[in-house]
Amino acid sequence: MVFEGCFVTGTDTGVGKTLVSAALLHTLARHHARVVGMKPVAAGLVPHAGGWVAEDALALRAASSVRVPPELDCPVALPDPLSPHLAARRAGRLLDLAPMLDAYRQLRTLADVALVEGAGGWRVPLNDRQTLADLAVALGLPVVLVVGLRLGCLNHALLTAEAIRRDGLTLAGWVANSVDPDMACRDENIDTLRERLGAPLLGVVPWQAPPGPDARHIALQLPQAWQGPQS
Ligand SMILES: Nc1ncnc2c1ncn2[C@@H]1O[C@H](COP(=O)(O)OP(=O)(O)OP(=O)(O)O)[C@@H](O)[C@H]1O
Ligand SMILES: C[C@H](N)[C@H](N)CCCCCC(=O)O
Ligand SMILES: [Mg+2]
Repeated sequence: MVFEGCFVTGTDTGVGKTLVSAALLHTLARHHARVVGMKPVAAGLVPHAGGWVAEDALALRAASSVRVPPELDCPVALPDPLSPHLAARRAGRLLDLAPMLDAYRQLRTLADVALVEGAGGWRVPLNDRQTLADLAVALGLPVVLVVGLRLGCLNHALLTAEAIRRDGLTLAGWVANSVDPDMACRDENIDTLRERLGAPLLGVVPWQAPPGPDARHIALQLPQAWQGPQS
C-alpha cells in the first residue's frame, strides 16, 4: 500500500505528541517533497498576531514543508483547554467527523504525506457517540503511539496498543518520550515496552530542560515503507 501519512496518538495528553509529530515531519521531509501536519481538533487557544490560534497547529506548521490554509490543517479550533466534547459544548457546538474528513481530503491534494495529530489519548470523546479513535479509523491511517515515559505509562501504552488493534488499525511504531527527567528505571521501562508492544520503537527522545526540546534534532527511524522516493 502507498504510504500517505500517519495518525499520531499518545498515552495521554501532554506526553509530547506535538513534539514527536514535529520531529516526524522533519524526518519525513527528508524522504518526501510535500509534507504537512494537521491538528483536526484543537482545544485551547492562545493569543497570536491579534487573533487566537492553537499552539499545536503553529508547531506543526513550522515543521511542515508546505503551507496550507488554516481551515485545512486545523479545521476545528475550540477556545477552552478541555476534552474536545466539553470544549465544543462550552462553545455551543457539536463536533462531527465530516468537516475534519473533508479538510483532510482537501489537504491531501496539496501534500504527498500528511501527519494527523490527535488530541489527548486514543479514546478521548469528540461527542456523545464518537472519539478520536473513530476519526483515526475513518482516516484509515497507520498509527504512531507516543509514550510519555513516567510511572504508569506501561499500563497506558499496553492498553492503547490493544485498543488501536481492536479498532482495526495498524500500530506502525512507537516513540519513547522522556517527559520525567527523574524517572526510575527508564531503560528497563523502555525494554518492557519493546518486548510487549509488538511494534517497532522509532526513537527515544531525551528530556530537555526549558526552553524545551527542538524537534529538528530528534533522531527517529522511519518504518521502511515510509521512506519514499527521496531516500
Ligand atoms: N522530551 C521532552 N523534554 C522536555 N519537555 C518536553 C519533552 N516532551 C514534551 N515536553 C513538553 O511537555 C509539554 C507537553 O508536550 P506536548 O504539547 O508535545 O504534548 P501533547 O501530547 O502534544 O499534548 P496535547 O494532548 O495537548 O496535544 C510541552 O510543554 C513540551 O514542550
Ligand atoms: C486540552 C488538552 N491540551 C488537549 N487538547 C485535550 C486533552 C483531552 C483529554 C481528555 C481526557 O482524556 O480526560
Ligand atoms: Mg499536542
